[in-house]
Amino acid sequence: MYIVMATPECAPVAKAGGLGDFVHGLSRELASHGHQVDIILPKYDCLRYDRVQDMETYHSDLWVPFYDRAVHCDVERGEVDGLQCFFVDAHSEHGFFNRGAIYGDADDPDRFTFFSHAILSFLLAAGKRPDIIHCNEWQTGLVPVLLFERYAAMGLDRTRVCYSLHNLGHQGWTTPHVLHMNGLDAGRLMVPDRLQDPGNPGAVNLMKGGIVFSNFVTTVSPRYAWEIQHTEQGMGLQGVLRTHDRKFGGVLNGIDTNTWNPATDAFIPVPYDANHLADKGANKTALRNRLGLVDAAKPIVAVISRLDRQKGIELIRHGIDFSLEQGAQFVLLGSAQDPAVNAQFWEAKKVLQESADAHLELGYDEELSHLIYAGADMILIPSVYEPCGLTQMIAMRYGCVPIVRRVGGLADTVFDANYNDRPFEERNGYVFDELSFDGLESAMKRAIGLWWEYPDYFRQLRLNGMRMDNSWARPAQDYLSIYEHIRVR
Ligand SMILES: Nc1ncnc2c1ncn2[C@@H]1O[C@H](COP(=O)(O)OP(=O)(O)O[C@H]2O[C@H](CO)[C@@H](O)[C@H](O)[C@H]2O)[C@@H](O)[C@H]1O
Repeated sequence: MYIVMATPECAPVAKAGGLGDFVHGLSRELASHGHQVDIILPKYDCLRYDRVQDMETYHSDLWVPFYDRAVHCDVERGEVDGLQCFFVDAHSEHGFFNRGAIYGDADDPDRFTFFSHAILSFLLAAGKRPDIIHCNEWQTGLVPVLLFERYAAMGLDRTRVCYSLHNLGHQGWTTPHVLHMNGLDAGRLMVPDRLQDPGNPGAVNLMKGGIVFSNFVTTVSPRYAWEIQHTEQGMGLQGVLRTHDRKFGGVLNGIDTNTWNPATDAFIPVPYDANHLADKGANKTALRNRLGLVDAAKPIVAVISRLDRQKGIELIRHGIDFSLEQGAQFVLLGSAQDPAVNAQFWEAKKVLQESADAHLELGYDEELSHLIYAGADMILIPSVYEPCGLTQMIAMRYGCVPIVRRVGGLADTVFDANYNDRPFEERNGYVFDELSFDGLESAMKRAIGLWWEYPDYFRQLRLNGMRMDNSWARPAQDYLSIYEHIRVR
């Protein structure tokens, strides 16, 4: 099968969070089964060019419609971890992809609907006729709309769209100008059963457009699929998702087990696996040395996260104090887009400046994240909502025990050590329900207490997590079944 991944992110070249991992991991698994996978993403100025091999111009005469004119683009081809990637380089006066960051500008709806349009123009012009375009997030929500409204009639009539929702907190709310910009008929599309936002009749909702016009819609865990249809986690799209229930389902994400493998990880000083768990200790020492923490007989609690409201910022901050109170050390690697949240964490960092037991690293650092997974004993994920969550799965692979709130994909992957009807070998972490300091403390206390008092039992929990299969093997089969189900034969 020929599959095109339409995406604003792909690890490790353009990654702001879990979407980058999703595209990279799923694509590699699909390609390993012999399918042709092309990834199309913007040619950002902030791409990790050092991770792209053999970049060369592939198509130099692409003209993408933009209001009543067209913008000239080049498409470069390069390889990322053996995956074929196409990078759209737009030569417009807006510098759409030259902003020093992937997201965060007021004109993001213009930037990414332009990108969506460029994907279809490129496929058409380059004679590519994929069976499936797999779109992701609101940034590519306009692809199925443009395909249905315009590009099917121009030659892409055999292409079908699978659309994945990774986070309903960002739906691409904007004004109808993006429809004019892309040559679409606002009169036809700004109606309740098409792109009109359910809560604001004057607004375009790009994610809703993606849901309505795609052949199949997925989200990244079964539990989140239920939550967004039946609770306020749908953030206004509950009704739309229920209407389209017959083409909607949850597929639990996997992780790329080559990238995230403590036995072969080039970013950690001492490799280890479940049979050599004692070697994890040397990585703990290396982590302490790197971050200036004292080397003492204490557990390390870690957070690796985008510092977004979604992730439970207040509980993360409380987790710092509570870890120290319980005699543990605390390490945070976090990046905040919101200046207020950023300032809050810089303040906390200043307060902890002299501490030999806590370190906050503010920013994005892929290499350091590997060392933290390898060196820490526990990872804290107190999310307000969590579509899937990859950090708990990565942490478990590194023998780091997750402490999570029971929401979304966290509920589907972490099973409490004490309160669970599963057999012991399937229990792998600590879970709490209530979004409160008490809720958080109840789980942290049990986890840290176990580390201090029952080290053998704690070791067993680590091993249970390390032995779980969270690879892409099964989810990739689920996606292939979906592609088979919708493709034109
Ligand atoms: N400061 C930092 N430095 C280095 N690395 C960092 C980092 N902060 C985060 N990371 C890394 O980014 C990834 C985060 O993955 P998540 O799935 O937890 O989050 P995210 O909310 O971005 O993704 C959204 O999409 C994914 C994919 O579908 C869903 O799992 C998730 O629930 C949804 O919110 C992990 O690989 C983590 O190691």
